[in-house]
Amino acid sequence: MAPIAGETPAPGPDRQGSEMGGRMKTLIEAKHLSLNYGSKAALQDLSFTIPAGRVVGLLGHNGAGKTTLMKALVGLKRPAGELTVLGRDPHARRNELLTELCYIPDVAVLPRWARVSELITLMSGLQPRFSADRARQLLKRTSVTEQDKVKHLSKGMVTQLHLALVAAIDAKLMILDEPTLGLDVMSRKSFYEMLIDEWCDGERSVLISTHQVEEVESLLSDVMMLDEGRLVLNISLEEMDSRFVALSHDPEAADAVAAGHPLLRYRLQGRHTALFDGAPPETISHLGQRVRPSLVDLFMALTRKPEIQGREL
Ligand SMILES: Nc1ncnc2c1ncn2[C@@H]1O[C@H](COP(=O)(O)OP(=O)(O)OP(=O)(O)O)[C@@H](O)[C@H]1O
Repeated sequence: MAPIAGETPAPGPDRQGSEMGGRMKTLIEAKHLSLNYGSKAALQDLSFTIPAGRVVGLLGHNGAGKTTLMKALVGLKRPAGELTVLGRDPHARRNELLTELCYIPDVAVLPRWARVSELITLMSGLQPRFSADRARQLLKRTSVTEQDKVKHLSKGMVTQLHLALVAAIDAKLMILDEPTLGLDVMSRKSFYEMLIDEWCDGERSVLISTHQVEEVESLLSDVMMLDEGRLVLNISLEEMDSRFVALSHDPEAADAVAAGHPLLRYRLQGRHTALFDGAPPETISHLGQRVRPSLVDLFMALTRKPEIQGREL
């Protein structure tokens, strides 16, 4: 599918990387990134920037390339193209980069034998920007205590502990690969609350990959959508609201609306709805009511297989 938003960031000071005190505030700059696993193209010509102070959702179906992109950003994979993370080539200067970047991979594990207090000591020795006091303060938001052993904690508690340890690092960028996988709704909610309340300060940026599209919509400032290794949308939520329009209409208008080539036709609260990139054509805009498309609607529209797009309801 052809990218519907340019692969270069949309205009606007934030997407271009603002300048403050003479220093560019772009945290990630990627130009034409591509990466293959054998004959499989996992990333295909991605270009984007992530400025300071953003909470960016990385969305995509299974196998879309999210983990591969995150691994490239933290220097674990070396894609073709140009990539700068916090001013460095992440692969060549990985150790240095990791002092300013927090990363929780999708298969993150904490040593099961360890006590929480021992992990705090370990982190203090390993990570120069880690604050043990800050970690203890963050743990107070959770039901985990310093005396607990990791092996006695539930999955949700381990994830909270992991975030408390990582958020106690005074970094500029946090990369989270499906951090709430396997957690119940309450644990997911408290994870994101802690992240936003305790770590995001308007200068730091977070990149989160997730399949919980509905849940993260209210947290995000920006969204990047990957489809089979391609960046099909890179947009702020504000721009999304002004650019995409959905038209809710009576069933009798279905044929006329379909002739206006919507991106997606679906049902919203039982009503026939059609999603357009931009204003619906004038010839049909009177046939229904404009409604705000959700991120999920947009995600469905842009990442569905072409053969089922525009399918009859
Ligand atoms: N080590 C590997 N060797 C070969 N192919 C791989 C490897 N890792 C990933 N792939 C393939 O690359 C593509 C992208 O995988 P990736 O794990 O980045 O996707 P993802 O979006 O993170 O998926 P998920 O949501 O399921 O975690 C997939 O087709 C996957 O099968």
